[in-house]
Amino acid sequence: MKTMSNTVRESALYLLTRVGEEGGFSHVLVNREIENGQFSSQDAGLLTELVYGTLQHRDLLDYWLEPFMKKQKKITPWVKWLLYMSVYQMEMLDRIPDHAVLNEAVSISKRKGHKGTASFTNAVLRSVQREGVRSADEIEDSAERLAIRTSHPYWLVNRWIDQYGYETTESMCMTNQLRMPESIRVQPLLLSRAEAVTELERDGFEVEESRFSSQGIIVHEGNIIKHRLFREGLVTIQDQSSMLVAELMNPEPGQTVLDACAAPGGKTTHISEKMKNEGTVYAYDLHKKKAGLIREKANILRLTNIHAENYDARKLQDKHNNETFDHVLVDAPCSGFGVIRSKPDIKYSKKEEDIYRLREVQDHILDHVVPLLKENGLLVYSTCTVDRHENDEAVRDFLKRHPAFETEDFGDKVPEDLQHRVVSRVGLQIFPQDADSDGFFVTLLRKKSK
Ligand SMILES: C[S@@+](CC[C@H](N)C(=O)[O-])C[C@H]1O[C@@H](n2cnc3c(N)ncnc32)[C@H](O)[C@@H]1O
Repeated sequence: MKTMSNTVRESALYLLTRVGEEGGFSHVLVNREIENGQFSSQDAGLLTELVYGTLQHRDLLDYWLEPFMKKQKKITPWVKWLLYMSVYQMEMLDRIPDHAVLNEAVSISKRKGHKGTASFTNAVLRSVQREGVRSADEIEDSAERLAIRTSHPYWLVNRWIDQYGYETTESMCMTNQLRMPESIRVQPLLLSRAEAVTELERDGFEVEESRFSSQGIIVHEGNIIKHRLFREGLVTIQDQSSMLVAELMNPEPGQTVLDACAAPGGKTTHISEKMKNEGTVYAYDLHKKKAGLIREKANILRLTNIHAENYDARKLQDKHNNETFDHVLVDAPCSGFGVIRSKPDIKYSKKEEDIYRLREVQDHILDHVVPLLKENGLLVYSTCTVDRHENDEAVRDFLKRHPAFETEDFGDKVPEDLQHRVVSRVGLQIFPQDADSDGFFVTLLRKKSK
């Protein structure tokens, strides 16, 4: 008989196989499945836990399972993911008894495969239950041990150790395995942060004011998507570190601002709010569909000073005259290693060569928007990654190519406990372990007057 928990596990297995084998985005697919699946909030919680947890620990689960699967020459992808998901529950979740995990895995195997699949699943999981899993402590090489323990690619762990040292890397990898509380931004033209906090607390939410932005709130407990404040466009979901961008740019009402890589519009709308919905924010993104997302977000938040369009940031000189903008934001396409906590699939999909390919795009975009900025204007460069090549090195090289620019000192404008993360005046590198936020890089480049 098919039970509800079977349905949740089958959905989780379907999503894991899709993300793991075909490269889908976990956060998009999980949200869509929950919206379409009519799950209770408890089942939605289990589905999220199973997908994110299994993905986050994929390499460790594989290391644990390897001795038990040695004899099997070829394993069908969904069977492999079913075993990962089952061992994840047996070894890492306390609340589900092993026999329940085992029974459900065997019944899914029977339904999706055949008798042989079911007996293979049964045999592997019973052996895991009987013998226990091996410890990653046996791995001699410290980088490899850290990579397996925290399921990060070996090359990435080595790269981070070279760039930031072992301790910072270890702390980053461990933090990437932990769930992060969501943060939201209040639309200040419609509601004050104090009012939002009062209403959320009244409705049983556990919240905390963000140190990154006077509009930010951290949601420790409670589902914001179902709350009136979110549904009525009075708050929007945004990572705290991303809120620093508009805070540091600090645009004024009536100014003209360019957001060159803007979708889905998190920072565009924050900039517009800072400008009190006066003046214009020109928001571009390469993809037409994505430009639509910016308009959607602006509508939801009732912001009307945003002009969103699909356009290649490397061609914006065809569209705008030189020295048009008071401020320019390049929130560049990047490798995204700062957001592994909320998007674990990034660990497995991005390759080292992507970093170099993306850096070329970042340089092109930066070089191209430079003439569009007015004298004394600010160019804000940010990425949601942790990598020197895309961050501080990119800024150093930019300054060499563009002597008309200098970095602006903004150390005193970031939370006190993060000030030591300013990389020798080149920019601020936030690591995921620093605050309840994504890893992020931001810098301010001032165009000097001639
Ligand atoms: C980090 S995301 C931007 C996030 C956005 N600023 C926000 O806060 O919501 C980078 C964006 O750059 C876009 N992009 C990539 N190459 C581009 C290009 N050549 N011109 C314009 N946009 C580009 C991507 O489609 C992606 O949406």
